Order: sequence, then C-alpha cells, then structure tokens
Amino acid sequence: MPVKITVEKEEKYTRARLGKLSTPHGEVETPIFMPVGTQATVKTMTPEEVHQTGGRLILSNTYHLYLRPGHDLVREAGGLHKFMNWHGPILTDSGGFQVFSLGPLRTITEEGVTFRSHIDGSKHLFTPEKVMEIEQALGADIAMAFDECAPYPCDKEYAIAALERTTRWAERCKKVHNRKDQALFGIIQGGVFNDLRERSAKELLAMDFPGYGIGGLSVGEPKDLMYDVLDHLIPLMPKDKPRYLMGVGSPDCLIEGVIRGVDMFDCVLPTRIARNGTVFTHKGKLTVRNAEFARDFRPMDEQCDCYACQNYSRAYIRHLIKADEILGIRLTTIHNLHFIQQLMENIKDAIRQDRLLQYRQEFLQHFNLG
Ligand SMILES: Nc1ccc2nc(N)nc(O)c2c1
Ligand SMILES: [Zn+2]
Repeated sequence: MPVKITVEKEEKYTRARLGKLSTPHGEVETPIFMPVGTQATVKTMTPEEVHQTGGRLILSNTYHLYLRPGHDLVREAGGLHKFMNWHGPILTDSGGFQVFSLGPLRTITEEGVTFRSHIDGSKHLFTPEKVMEIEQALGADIAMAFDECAPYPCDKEYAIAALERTTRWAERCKKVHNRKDQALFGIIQGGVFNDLRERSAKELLAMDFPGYGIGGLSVGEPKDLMYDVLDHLIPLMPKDKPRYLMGVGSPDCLIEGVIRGVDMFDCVLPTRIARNGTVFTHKGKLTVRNAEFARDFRPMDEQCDCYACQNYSRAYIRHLIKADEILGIRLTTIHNLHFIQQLMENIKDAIRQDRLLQYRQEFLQHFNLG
C-alpha cells in the first residue's frame, strides 16, 4: 500500500481528526494544506523555502506539465521529485478540472476531452488512459483519477451525466494504473445534490481506492452550500482513507473543512494573492501595495514570526512591489504560506485539546472575512 492514513485522534465534538499519511516519500501529518506547484514549482519559492514555511506535501498539475515541458522529458529527468528537487511527497491533479475550466476550448465525449492548449492553441485529447500514462511518468506519490468536474450552477441532469462519466472514467483509470509506488485516488462528484453525492461516493467506494478527492466544490458555489455537501457526504466515506477537498481554500474554509472531517486541502489562494501584493494577517487581509502603507514601518503581521515579518516592513515590501522587484512577491509568498501552515498547526493543536470549535470562534473573531 503506497499511501495510507492512520487516524491518531478524533476530536470530541466535531468530525475533525488528527492523522499520519504515509507515502513512498515520507510521512506527513494531517490535516494538511498542500501548496500548489502547478508547473513543478511553488511560484517564487525554492523547495527549501516551501519546506521552511511548513510545506510538506505539494501539488502539481498533469495538464500543465504535459503541455510543457512534456511528461516524457520529466520521466527522462528521473521523475518530478528529481526534476524539481522536492524530496517529500507530491500529488498530481489529473487535469479534470483544468481542461474543464478551459471552457469553449474543449469538447467532452465518452472517449475523453479534446482541448486546445492555452499555450499555442495546439489540439490534444485527454483520455483516462492517456492521463494515467502521464501521471505515471511524472511519478507523484498520489495521482488523481481523470474526472469530469460539473460547473456551478448546473442542472441535475448535467450533474448526473458528469457523475456517471466520472465513475466510468475512474474504472478506466484503475484498469491501466499499474505503478506500484503511486496511489491512485478516485474523485467524488455530484455537484451540490446530496443524493448524487451519495451515488458517486457509493460507486467509487466500491472500487476501493486508497483515498478520495471531493471534486466539484469550490467552483463558485456559496460556502454554506459546500459545507452542507460535506455534512452529508463525509459520514458516507470510510474513516480509514484520506479525504481530500480539492481546491480549498481560504482560512475560514480550511477550519470549516477540518471540522467536517477533511484531511487534505490544496488552494492557489495564498500564493496567488501574494503575487498580487495581498497577505493574510491575524486581523484579515492586507494589501501591502496600497498607498496607506508607504510609510508604515511595521511588519505585515505584528503577530507573525515568518522570515518576511521578522526582517522587513510594510513600507519596504510595498516599495519592492511598486518597483516590480521580484523580492517583493517572494516575501509576501513566504508570509502567506507560513500563515496558512501556522493555521494548520493551530488547528491540529485545537484537535489535540478537543477545542476546535472554540478555536474557530477565536480565529474568526479577529480575522474579518472581508
Ligand atoms: N475545485 C476543484 C479543484 C481541483 C479539481 N480537480 C479535479 N480533478 N476535479 C475537480 O472537481 C476539482 C475541483
Ligand atoms: Zn509573516
């Protein structure tokens, strides 16, 4: 079994749990937040900096790496770990979401998805078999199955068709996946319809994957709707397998997801807003590039012990960003990754002390969601 979770403690008043996820590239604690490294790099960070900020398991994208530099090249380089010099665990998403978010540039048939490259407009076909070939060449510890992510909103018929195709494609992935040091995770779909979620879960649980992604969420639906889907879905999922809520999320969604029993998360938000000059602080978001910080010589977050907050002021980081100096967005990225990983550490502590609901209250009290 290349990947398995050991639940160490269940929180007394919620569905939250502390676990250890063992993989061929080491063991990590859960709940865990995965920094996104779409093109084999967590943007602006060296692997050492990703580790320093608390990153332990990172995500890369099949769609992007297939288009550039190509999975054959990465295989020749010795696989993704060697290519990007990251020696901890890696998870690759299957492209299910990426090709669907290409919108009109793609067509879906039973065989697979035909799409045009966002780089040069060239035409490509992703089938479950092709995606498995790519993910096995990249060599991540966890490979996600090729699924169809229904958009939000969508009518029930569309969600049913996408769920049924996702199940058939999961079967096809499983049939050709034979890399023994890589775990294939199924992805549960079903939109925001709890009866469809139950059906998708049942069909995929019957295939006995070592872990499961919860797809089709964080696609624009109201947060309360996402939480409602989780409230109904998670009790149907096995306790001894990892639950991975894909594409989530912001600090409040991470806390709410852990409370509902989620083990794994990934989201571009912390690194993406950092490149835009916006950082998370204990009081909420702060856009350090704004003029109000021109002569503000305090750290971005006065309660933060990250490298950026210990050594640089808002004024200096604003100056760098305004001058288009790369160090500026490196410092905001270091801070945001550290902030999110520190949040995960605090969540784990709260689970250990059976006080996760109190922690949610404390955190949301000063973290204004605005
Ligand atoms: N919100 C998301 C993010 C990533 C996804 N990846 C796959 N393969 N499928 C989904 O439904 C996703 C949803
Ligand atoms: Zn900081």
